[in-house]
Amino acid sequence: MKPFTVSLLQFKVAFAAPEVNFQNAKKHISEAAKMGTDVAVLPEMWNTGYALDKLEQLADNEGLKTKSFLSELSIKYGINIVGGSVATKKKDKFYNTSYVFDRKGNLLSEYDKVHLFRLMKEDQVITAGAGKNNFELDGISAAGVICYDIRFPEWERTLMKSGQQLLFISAQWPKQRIEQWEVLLRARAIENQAFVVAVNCVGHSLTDVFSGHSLVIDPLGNILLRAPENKEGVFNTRLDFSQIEEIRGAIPVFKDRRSELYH
Ligand SMILES: NC(=O)CCC(=O)C(=O)O
Repeated sequence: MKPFTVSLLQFKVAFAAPEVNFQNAKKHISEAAKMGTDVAVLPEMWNTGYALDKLEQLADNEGLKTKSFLSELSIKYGINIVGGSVATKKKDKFYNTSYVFDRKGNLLSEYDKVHLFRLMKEDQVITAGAGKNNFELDGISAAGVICYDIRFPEWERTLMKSGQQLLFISAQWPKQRIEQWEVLLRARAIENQAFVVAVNCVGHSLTDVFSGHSLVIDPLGNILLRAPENKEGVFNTRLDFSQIEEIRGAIPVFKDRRSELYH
């Protein structure tokens, strides 16, 4: 399999300003496409930021605007897009929703964040999802989660235990816990023997500062790319999946699991 180029779109999410954010997302997606990316990956809640008390006015109704925006850009540039997540309103409830599109603009997956982050009061406004997020990009079996979800290794294992090779994470992870971000992500890569591609935003909300520090980690836990702090940009890495088989053969954790003991 030829190397697969991932582009991390570490951009500034303007608080409660969807129009600004759609423009900025478009600019970064077009930049990634010009660099020859295979997949562009966006951060969490990139349309509104954590403007939770303004979601009635700002959330994307049924995700229609985001879906047509991402679908059009994936067709225009012929690239896959892991669309981070956006605040949506579906029926009468708000969600933190991720959409994934293939190169032809087909929606591959829609995922509502499963674990809601109380420290940012997400649980008071957003409804938790209960569905999985697995999809294939150019024949690569992948999964995606959102930010706080990475603190629940049993969830990533659930999504990764059927041979998935690539885990995407989109986040608004505050600077003050950035060491934990890195440790958690390296552990998710090692235990699942898979590549981890994690995009954090820059910017700030009313209470938090986001410094970026987006990461690409290989299946042994080595850091292939650490995006600079506080810097907007498109950061690229090429992934070589040929090493995964050997790593899983040498230490076969998926074969050695004792799932009958795990309750
Ligand atoms: N947006 C989030 O889910 C933040 C999660 C976080 O900061 C954490 O420490 O966990």
